[in-house]
Amino acid sequence: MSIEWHEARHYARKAGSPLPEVDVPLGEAVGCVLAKPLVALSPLPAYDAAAMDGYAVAGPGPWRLVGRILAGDPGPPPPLSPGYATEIGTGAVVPAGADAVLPYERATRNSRTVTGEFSPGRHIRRRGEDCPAGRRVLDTGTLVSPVVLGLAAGLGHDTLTVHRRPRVATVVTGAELRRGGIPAAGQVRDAIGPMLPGMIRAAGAEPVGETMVTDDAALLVEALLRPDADVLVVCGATSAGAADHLRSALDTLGARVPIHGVACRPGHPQLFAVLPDGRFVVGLPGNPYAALVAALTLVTPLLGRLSGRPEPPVTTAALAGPVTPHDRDTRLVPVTVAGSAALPVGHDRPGSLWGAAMADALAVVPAGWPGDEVELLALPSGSPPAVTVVAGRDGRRIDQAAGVPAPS
Ligand SMILES: Nc1nc2c(c(=O)[nH]1)N[C@H]1C(S)=C(S)[C@@H](COP(=O)(O)OP(=O)(O)OC[C@H]3O[C@@H](n4cnc5c(N)ncnc54)[C@H](O)[C@@H]3O)O[C@H]1N2
Ligand code: MOO
Repeated sequence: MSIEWHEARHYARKAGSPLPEVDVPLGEAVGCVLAKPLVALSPLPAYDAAAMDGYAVAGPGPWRLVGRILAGDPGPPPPLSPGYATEIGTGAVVPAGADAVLPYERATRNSRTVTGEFSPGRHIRRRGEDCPAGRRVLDTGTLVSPVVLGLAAGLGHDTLTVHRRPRVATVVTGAELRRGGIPAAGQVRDAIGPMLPGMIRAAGAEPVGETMVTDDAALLVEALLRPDADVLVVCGATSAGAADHLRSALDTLGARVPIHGVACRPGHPQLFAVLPDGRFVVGLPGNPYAALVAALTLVTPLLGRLSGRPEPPVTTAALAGPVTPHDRDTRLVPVTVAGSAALPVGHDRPGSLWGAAMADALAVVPAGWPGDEVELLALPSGSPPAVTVVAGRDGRRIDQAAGVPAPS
């Protein structure tokens, strides 16, 4: 008995709860969700800073020029008395007593004297003017993007309190599968195993390993015993054939199987189960495009919920082109999207990822679709996290982003 496609997604989304909060180094937090509001630990800017390269001036001009202050100079600079100016670089600490910073292009310098027009306070970024210390800047539930990371670092954070990433183990089944090279007759290149880790990461979770098993019930039971995973994703073996052992393995383990069969094309024989200890198992059909559809139907919503992500907004487009709805099931059709229009790209047989690989999204075409508007299902995009090493002016390391390994 199949469950309706939207209902299946909704079920997967509601089956779990956000995982407990953990403190993680900034470098590991991208893609996680804040479990506590982000509060400014330090004011921004942290000190009165020059906003331009030029001269800090005190009192009315002309000013007698003394010294030079650059960003990163140790200790507070000596105070500036009226009638004096000091050369200053953008970002440097403005000395006590300074009334303004006069940019080079607005100043006239004659040997040891500077003249020019200024208004009080000009080109000085006052301590805390962008954000005072203690201010709540982002709420619980915010997705940690690279930009959030930059903001958090600027406000003095080394770690962030986020929901723990769900750990996902994958199990690839099939005696016919090959992991490399050109498959001979009767062999098939595994196209799902390489696709899953990126999808798991894109959903905010952490892949913790993959097991390949032949079509053997005992091996499958063993693979499902992995205690370190919150979620197990199994591909293949979901159907009713003599070599399809997922259902019997789940029965052996005493799992509850609330979903076995979703009314969608492709991806019909997908499965959602809960083991007695609370770990989730999602079964993806062996046909690669069907597996992708099933992963977007059950895995992505489940992982989104466990990692604390808010439900993504529904986006729609007007579907053009020759699409025939199925009489009972929801069809998932790879499309390119331009503005508010979606166009099918074809090549969407259950065994082929070609169409989905060229697509921007999958169009959700319900049974009896009257034409025009469709919901769009986002496809995961690939963007590995960047690693940055921070170096000083002379090339020496002055700081190291949390979680980034020291350069060797
Ligand atoms: N009597 C029925 N037979 C089938 C039904 C059905 O309802 N009644 N459904 C069909 C549909 S639809 C699908 S989809 C498949 C799902 O089968 P399984 O999940 O049991 O998968 P397998 O039988 O192991 O493989 C199906 C197909 O996919 C190839 N495959 C498997 N794994 C991979 C992989 N990692 N990478 C690439 N290709 C893979 C495999 O070689 C088979 O060709 O069941 C239908 N049968
Ligand atoms: O539903 Mo199957 O997943 O069409 O190949």
